[in-house]
Amino acid sequence: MAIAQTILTQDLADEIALVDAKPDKLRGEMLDLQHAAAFLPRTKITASVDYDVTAGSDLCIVTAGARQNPGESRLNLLQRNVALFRHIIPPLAKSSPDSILLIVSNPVDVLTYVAWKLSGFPVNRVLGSGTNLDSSRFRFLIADHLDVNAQDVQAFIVGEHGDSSVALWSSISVGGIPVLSFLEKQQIAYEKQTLEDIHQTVVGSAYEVIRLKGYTSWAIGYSVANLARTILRDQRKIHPVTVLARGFYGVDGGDVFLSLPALLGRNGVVAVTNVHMTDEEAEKLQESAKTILEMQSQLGL
Ligand SMILES: NC(=O)C1=CN([C@@H]2O[C@H](COP(=O)(O)OP(=O)(O)OC[C@H]3O[C@@H](n4cnc5c(N)ncnc54)[C@H](O)[C@@H]3O)[C@@H](O)[C@H]2O)C=CC1
Ligand SMILES: CC(=O)C(=O)O
Repeated sequence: MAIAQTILTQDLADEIALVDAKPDKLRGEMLDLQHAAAFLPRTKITASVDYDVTAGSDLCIVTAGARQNPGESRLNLLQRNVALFRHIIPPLAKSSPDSILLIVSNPVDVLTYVAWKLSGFPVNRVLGSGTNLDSSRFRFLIADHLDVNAQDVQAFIVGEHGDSSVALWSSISVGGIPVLSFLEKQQIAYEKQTLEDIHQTVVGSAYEVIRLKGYTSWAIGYSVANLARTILRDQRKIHPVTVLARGFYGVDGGDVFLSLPALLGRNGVVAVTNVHMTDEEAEKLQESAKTILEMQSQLGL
């Protein structure tokens, strides 16, 4: 609902169709959004437990499924949410055979692979929200540390949207200035531990919010609306999102999906981009890929 409401307020769609398994909750959410019509751009809002309501969609955003209990890892949700995806993805893909599938449910990387398999869509039309959110958390923390605007911080978290994610310190820049080489040139001391602590705070972010308020919502709402804008408006912007990563940065061993900076547009994933990565960062990415592949191999898809 946070994603739907952010898309509405940002005037990104002519029509939004909501689907859920609980008809009363669904109708309640639909009416509550419709009642804001006088304050919003004109958007048709429909809802049904039947996937026919989504027919002919340009973009299908999948958020259904179990969420983490406090302290629970995302990967722990896998079996429950794969079972749901077997019911959700085939009718969704059948109703909108030309759409782009954007997966948000967790564990998002493995479920993006599952959605790709179950939909039969070409790989450019199936992606996951991945570390677009983690990278925003990362940029917020760096910006806070340096007391600058997060929009001026270019920084990527890649790999799993989860505990094995990788922070690409070597490519961070602020206002176009590479941060680490800037600090080194100015002989400003920085502790490797400070950098590690910032990454660990990113990894712990969702756990902390879930412990405090039970779930995460606003940041993922903005993160996915940001992806929807790039896709629906063909903005060809680069986002760290879950894509098929086989063959990039030494990732091999199978069809693994994880986050890499990718150029997005109206056709979905246009290209995976070539960012600078040190050998150590690439090794950590390959380790992250192994973690995801291990989970995928248990699925028999
Ligand atoms: N990738 C990311 O960064 C984020 C992912 N998530 C994930 O999104 C998922 C949903 O989280 P919340 O919205 O907080 O949970 P929620 O419990 O508020 O919503 C889940 C919805 O899925 C619906 N649902 C269950 N089975 C269904 C089915 N077969 N067909 C249609 N709808 C069905 C439920 O009725 C419920 O309304 C979780 O897996 C969570 O971990 C949440 C936040 C961020
Ligand atoms: C729940 C989740 O995956 C997040 O907020 O990062």
